[in-house]
Amino acid sequence: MSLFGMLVRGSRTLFVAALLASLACGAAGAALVLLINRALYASAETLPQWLAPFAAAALVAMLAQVGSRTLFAHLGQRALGALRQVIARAVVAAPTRRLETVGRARIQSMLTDDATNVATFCFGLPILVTNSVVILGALIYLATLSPLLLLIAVATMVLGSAGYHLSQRRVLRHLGQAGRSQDQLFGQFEALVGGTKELKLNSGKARRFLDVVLAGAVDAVARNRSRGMALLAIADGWGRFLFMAVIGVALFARIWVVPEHAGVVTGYVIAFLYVMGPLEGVLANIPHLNMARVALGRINRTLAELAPEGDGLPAAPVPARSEVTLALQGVTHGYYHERDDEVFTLGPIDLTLRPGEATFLVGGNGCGKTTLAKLITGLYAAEAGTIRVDGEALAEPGRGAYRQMFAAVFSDFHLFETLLETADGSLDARANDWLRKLHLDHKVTVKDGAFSTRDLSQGQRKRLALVAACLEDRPVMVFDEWAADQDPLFKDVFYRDILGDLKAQRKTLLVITHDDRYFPLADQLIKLDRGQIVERSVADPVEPPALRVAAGRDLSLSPVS
Ligand SMILES: Nc1ncnc2c1ncn2[C@@H]1O[C@H](COP(=O)(O)OP(=O)(O)OP(=O)(O)O)[C@@H](O)[C@H]1O
Repeated sequence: MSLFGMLVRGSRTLFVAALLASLACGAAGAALVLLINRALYASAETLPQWLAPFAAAALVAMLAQVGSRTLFAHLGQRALGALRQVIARAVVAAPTRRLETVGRARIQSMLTDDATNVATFCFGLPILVTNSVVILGALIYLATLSPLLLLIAVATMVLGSAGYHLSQRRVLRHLGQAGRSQDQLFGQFEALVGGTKELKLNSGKARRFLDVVLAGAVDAVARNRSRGMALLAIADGWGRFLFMAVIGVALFARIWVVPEHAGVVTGYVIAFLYVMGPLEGVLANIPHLNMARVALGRINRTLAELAPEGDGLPAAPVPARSEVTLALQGVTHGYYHERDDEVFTLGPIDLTLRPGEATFLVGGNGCGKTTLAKLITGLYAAEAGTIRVDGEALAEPGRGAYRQMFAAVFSDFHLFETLLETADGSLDARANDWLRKLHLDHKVTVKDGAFSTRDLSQGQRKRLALVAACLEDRPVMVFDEWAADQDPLFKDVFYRDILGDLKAQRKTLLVITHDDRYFPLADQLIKLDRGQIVERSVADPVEPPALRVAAGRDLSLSPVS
């Protein structure tokens, strides 16, 4: 993706119109330089003939400027919107593991600061184009006045831009560093918003966070940006100094170089002074151009890191299955922990999940339950082994479609404002039915697919997430410690009624839980320890609630009252 491509994307005609308007504005500006000079030296009789061209050029300059700025502002907004869409789609299509590695802060900073920097450049583009044309026009005019003076002017501009080029690499390095610091700053913003309660309860902690952690992150961004800007300011000052030097040469050339052409020198100085404004416009926009280049470079690199390998969203809707048997054979997944140079390995796992059955996945913190759930749901790719769907081995490129078989409530679930389901006329009724089952009908209603409120307790919000998952009506459902923050009464409703209902609907259920009181309700109980299945029990087919040990040691089960 290039800056130019971002602007032109989907609106070539508009871009050409904006460019033409900028060129017209620049040409009218250059014509004004010529006309002012002609009018200045015109005799009283010839002066009126310059009035109409002057007025016309001024009018064209004004109209073209309004047109080009409006069109480029529109293009800039469109480019910003398109860029954010591209990033959002890449995020949704990216493999979960890559998203976790890239981190939320970098994605946030890409969607906000980086995207805005790219758009800011779009607003500055008409100024760059228009002013460049004015400068070019003025140079042509200077050539007609005196080729020697033009040569001096061009040599000055080359020297001036050499200053920019020399500082460019260091400027880009500082701006790139500022971008990386900005990712860390966004991480601290998240901590600030998410940790307000902890900070309010401990003023010492709040001060250290504000004065050391946050201030450090703010400083790092400011320091790098300031260094970049200071280098640009030096290059800018150098350019301006050379500009004045040229005017000085022209003024004093009257004495040495072209003593007999005082009028030429005056015209030259006036043209040069007129060009000063456009030149400042160009110089002022160069930092934006640099920041946009750095921002777009960061966006491109992050998108490349996120790029899916045939694992994106399925293009077409995936045909629904009513019931599914999943079998994992020798499936593994590892996390490399750089700091300790250690790998946490889950598996190899052999496991079968059947329709109408609830498999409880249990074990201590950090033993790999959520990782296994992410593998089963296709959020993580298996590094080894096979997953079979109704006996058929899953091919890696089919993982996007495979994931569509699942509805899940993870422990770090997100509750969207609306259900995001296709409205079929019965959606609200079905949703309100579930709200009744989950004892939430007195608090929340669903109208036009949207919850009336999400301002609820954590346990109640989790119930809403369960409503959303059940409405998806997928053949496999995963609950990651769903009942952990439910009251004892509702735990009972969940394990007995809701799971019972879903089993009766022939759903394949995976329930991650620490509620040992309800273990005997499982049809299959799997215990993990350090990434390995250490115990496995299955329900007695004659007396379903009781579990018998299928492998390994017996699980300590408390009776269900
Ligand atoms: N995003 C991650 N990056 C690196 N390592 C991770 C990541 N998530 C988990 N791990 C590692 O994998 C191990 C298993 O984590 P997992 O979340 O699967 O455990 P869990 O059994 O679900 O724990 P809990 O009961 O606390 O939710 C952890 O001990 C940790 O070392």
